Amino acid sequence: MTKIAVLTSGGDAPGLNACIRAVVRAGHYYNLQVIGIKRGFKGLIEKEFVSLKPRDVSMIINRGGTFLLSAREERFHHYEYRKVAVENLRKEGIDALFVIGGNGSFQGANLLVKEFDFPVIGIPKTIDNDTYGTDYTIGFDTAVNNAVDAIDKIRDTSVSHERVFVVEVMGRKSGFIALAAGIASGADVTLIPEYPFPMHVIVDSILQARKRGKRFSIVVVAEGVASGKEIAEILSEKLKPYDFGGVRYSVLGYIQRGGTPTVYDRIIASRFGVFAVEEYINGKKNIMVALENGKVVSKPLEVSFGKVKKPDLSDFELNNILTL
Ligand SMILES: Nc1ncnc2c1ncn2[C@@H]1O[C@H](COP(=O)(O)OP(=O)(O)O)[C@@H](O)[C@H]1O
Ligand SMILES: O=P(O)(O)OC[C@H]1O[C@](O)(COP(=O)(O)O)[C@@H](O)[C@@H]1O
Ligand SMILES: [Mg+2]
Repeated sequence: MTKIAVLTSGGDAPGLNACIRAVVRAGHYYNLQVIGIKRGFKGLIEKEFVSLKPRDVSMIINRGGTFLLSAREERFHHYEYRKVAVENLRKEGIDALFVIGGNGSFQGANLLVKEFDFPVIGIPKTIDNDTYGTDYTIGFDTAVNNAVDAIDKIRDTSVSHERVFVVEVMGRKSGFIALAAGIASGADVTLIPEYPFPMHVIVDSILQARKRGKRFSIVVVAEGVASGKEIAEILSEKLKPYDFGGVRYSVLGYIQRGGTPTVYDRIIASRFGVFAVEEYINGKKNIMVALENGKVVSKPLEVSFGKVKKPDLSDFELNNILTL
């Protein structure tokens, strides 16, 4: 009987459980044995393998996090540990490894193909949505919804005290969350690492808005640009001459990454998981599944490397129009 293994790697993202469930159930539907690997590549090195049957993934579609646990594992950067990982997979009789991960995990997985000819299938997840080659990664929709929920609440204080609020959202290298949250929450200014602009432009936007009669301002900043604290301090200094209600900041942090996955994330995670298994059944390997123009497709895993996925510039401009 063919045996597949599944793991989650890198930062957790809402919808991972729904995806594991889909891989396990589709695997059994197509008469495959399914093994779960705990703690991502760490569990691969330490052989933390568990058998997964359809009933083992009951009651998890609605849960955030990953019941298989996740990790960032430094040792996987070294050949000797990747060798141990593949030996463990082969000893267990595993025929293919399904990696639910981001761009980093895909690079690690691809080395198993290159160095040991071990078949892998990548399923893209990350709240950052920055994996090249797919329009969408599991977890992004929930993260943006979480951020917007929080900004809606912050706006109450911002309006009541006529204050400037800086809200720091996640995205170490990427502005997808910031941009989407900025549009959906009506932020005055959105700062993202992909399209930087100088501080005086931000100050100007706030001043112009006040001139137009707007008495509060929300600035959304991706953590990859600067911390909310830093931006708030600079704004505080620059806006001193004006009679504003002060500048405050909030760091949304990990609340963005947790909690119940949205319907969209559950459905995409389910589609990705089932499609990944079906592609494998049909003889494909060393691929990633991806969303492209609303359709789930597969492409070579390597497509995701070496290129940076950038937010649409038109979305960035849209935000400027909407702040009028
Ligand atoms: N270039 C690489 N070579 C080997 N393993 C890697 C590489 N990049 C990442 N990994 C492995 O994948 C794990 C997750 O990567 P990371 O970039 O943190 O998350 P994500 O997959 O979500 O982007 C790392 O902790 C490491 O074990
Ligand atoms: O969990 P950590 O190590 O603090 O990582 C924080 C980073 O992880 C993320 O939440 C998501 O990263 P990945 O999904 O690529 O692993 C980033 O937005 C954030 O910068
Ligand atoms: Mg990443």
